[in-house]
Amino acid sequence: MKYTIGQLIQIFPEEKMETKGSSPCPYTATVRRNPHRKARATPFSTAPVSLLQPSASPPQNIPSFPIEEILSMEVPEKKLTEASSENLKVFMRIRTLNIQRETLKKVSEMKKTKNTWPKNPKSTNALPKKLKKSNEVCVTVNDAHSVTVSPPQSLQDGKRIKSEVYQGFSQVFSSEASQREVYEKMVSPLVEDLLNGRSGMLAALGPSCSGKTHTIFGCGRDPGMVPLALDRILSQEDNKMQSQRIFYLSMFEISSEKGKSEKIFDLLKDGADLFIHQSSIKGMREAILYDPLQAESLIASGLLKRATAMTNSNNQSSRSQCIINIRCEYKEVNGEVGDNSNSAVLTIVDLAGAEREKKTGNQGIRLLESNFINNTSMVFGLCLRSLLEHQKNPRKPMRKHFQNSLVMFYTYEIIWKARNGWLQLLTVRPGEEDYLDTSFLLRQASPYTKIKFDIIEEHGILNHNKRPVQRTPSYVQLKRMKLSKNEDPEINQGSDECPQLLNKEAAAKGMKDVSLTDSRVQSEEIISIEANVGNILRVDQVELERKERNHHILQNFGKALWKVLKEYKKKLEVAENEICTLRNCLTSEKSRSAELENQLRDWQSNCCCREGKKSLDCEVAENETCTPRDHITNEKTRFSKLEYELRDWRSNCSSRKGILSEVSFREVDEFERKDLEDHQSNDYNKVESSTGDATAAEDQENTNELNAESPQWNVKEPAVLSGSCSSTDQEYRRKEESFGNNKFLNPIHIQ
Ligand SMILES: Nc1ncnc2c1ncn2[C@@H]1O[C@H](COP(=O)(O)OP(=O)(O)OP(=O)(O)O)[C@@H](O)[C@H]1O
Repeated sequence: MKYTIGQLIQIFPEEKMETKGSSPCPYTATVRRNPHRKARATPFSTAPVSLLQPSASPPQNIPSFPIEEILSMEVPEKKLTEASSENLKVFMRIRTLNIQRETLKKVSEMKKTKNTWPKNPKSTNALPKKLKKSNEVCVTVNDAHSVTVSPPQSLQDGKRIKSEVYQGFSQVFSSEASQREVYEKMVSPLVEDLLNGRSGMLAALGPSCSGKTHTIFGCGRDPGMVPLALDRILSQEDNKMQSQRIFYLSMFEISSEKGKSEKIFDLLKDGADLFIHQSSIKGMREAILYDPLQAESLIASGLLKRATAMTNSNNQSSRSQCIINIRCEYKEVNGEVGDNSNSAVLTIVDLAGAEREKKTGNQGIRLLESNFINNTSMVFGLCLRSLLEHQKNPRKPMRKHFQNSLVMFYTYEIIWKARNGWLQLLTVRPGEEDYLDTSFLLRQASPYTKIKFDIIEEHGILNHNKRPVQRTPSYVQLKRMKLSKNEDPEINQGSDECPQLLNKEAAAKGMKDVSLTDSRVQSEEIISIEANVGNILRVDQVELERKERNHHILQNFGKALWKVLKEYKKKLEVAENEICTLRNCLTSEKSRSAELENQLRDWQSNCCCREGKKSLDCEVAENETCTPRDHITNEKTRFSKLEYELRDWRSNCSSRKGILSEVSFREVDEFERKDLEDHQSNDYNKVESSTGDATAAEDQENTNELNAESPQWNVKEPAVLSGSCSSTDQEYRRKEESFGNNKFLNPIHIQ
């Protein structure tokens, strides 16, 4: 099947656009051999639009959602984490072994010489033997934060007990550590906190005769934590600061009453029984502190009143829990002392040491005391354990153990007040015979290092809010305070008696005489206040609630943000998956298009090969089996060849154009005819052959071109003109037509 250019252009109109310079043929009939086809999509665009949409922007250019960056932003969370990482600080002090020996020796000597109580022949006889035997220590310091407790040889042989390592202590003080060193590392930060308006608490726990009282109070030559703290607090006070704040001291003990109940005894001044009402101590007195010496004398007098007794393990064993409060209060602008809202308290608790009946040899009332002491130690341990358990599982009750002992009931509020300023001191005896006590204490207390304040605090306050303790409103308490100041006649009497009493007591103990000036003596007064502690705690509670609220708001905000980020992350993952799918699609489409291109190239090369061998007409005939696209390609090639020939012919004829533009075509015909006559040539075919078909075709083309360039020229249909033409003209036209047919162009005649 043969196709003319016009036919092919009609069949593939989109291809027609590519054949630039070829004018449409308005005079040929449009024969649509095949139904109109849509333009075939280019290989790259064959993929569905929806799929190809994202490929508009390369996937690698899509910036990833900065989730890491957002999550790494630590605005309030970092602060919370830092605060929550604050653990209970547990210190450990090992007392000197030699002192222990000396103490035990002293006790045994005293019992031999004096008719001292208790008389327990078994235990007294046993002591000297043990003293001779034991030279080993059961506790060795590994580093500043850990110790190893090794069982004595006798226990190792029989029971297969192994050494235990306890670590995580804030600081381990060896038996060589001095009081000053302990103070600097342990109590000094608390004192500085107090001076800066923050509360704190130190509690000493350990078996009897392990050095708790010694560490807390010390002795005249070797002052302990309390005297050193008071010295720091009061000696550093310059005049300016003194005029701004006042320090108060309160000291009381909690002991057993015939082994049945607990009683609170005020150790300041004349001493009086106190009682706890709604977590506040009624009738407790506070002494205003002026200088270290006066403070020391107050402490000394308080210690003299403290319940102590001689046991087989300690010649002056504490029989009560002693609590000391050093309170700092800021004065108001007008010089008056304000309420307790701006006061800070440093609480120091010296617990009585747990005892073993075997060692102490206690009997009767001492045994009852011993039971009370051991019970308090046990409750103390249980309270700390409950904090730990509550921290792990908030459903577990926290407060119940705190109600089993008065000292713990009192310290419960102080714990929340002191919060991060709560230090726990463990004192141990290093002797071989003390292995069981030491091991028991460390096993019980070493988990305390994991207690975190903020977690407990949060839950503690929440629980507290569920069942709020009924308290007296602060303004009522203030009123009571004022009334008690003015009305209590005991205060004034007491203030007069106090220095004499102190001097007497100090003289009796061989301590340094307290030389107080008269003015100081007069001004020294011990103020009775009601519900003092409760009032302080209430104000702190409000502040805590406010902080807790802020904390919750921030926490909720953080949670919401976290949720949003999670959602975004999910969306991002979905989008990334989609991108991956699209990438795969794109790759497959590219490979497919490459295949198609290769195929096309193969076809084209096949066609070109054939084209070289055969003529154009034959090629069309032979390529019937080819696709219409191949036909177009072939036709394009042919057409370009023809165009090239035409361009050559035009360039040859360009010189003639000037002449032809001036004269009419009829004149040209006549001129040619005359020329023919002059050469007496009748055979037109001969003339044509001599001049060549090409010349005639060139002339014709030239004429056509001129005609196209000059639209005013008349162009008529050959059918209309055929009648009026001469025979020579007709022949000439026939030649032109034959030339036109050769070129696949429609004949155009010029009149
Ligand atoms: N580190 C030490 N340096 C010098 N002496 C010490 C040390 N530790 C304790 N002592 C002495 O040991 C004796 C007993 O100490 P202390 O009374 O402090 O023990 P305790 O743990 O308070 O006992 P308890 O619980 O029975 O009251 C005291 O005479 C004390 O002076």
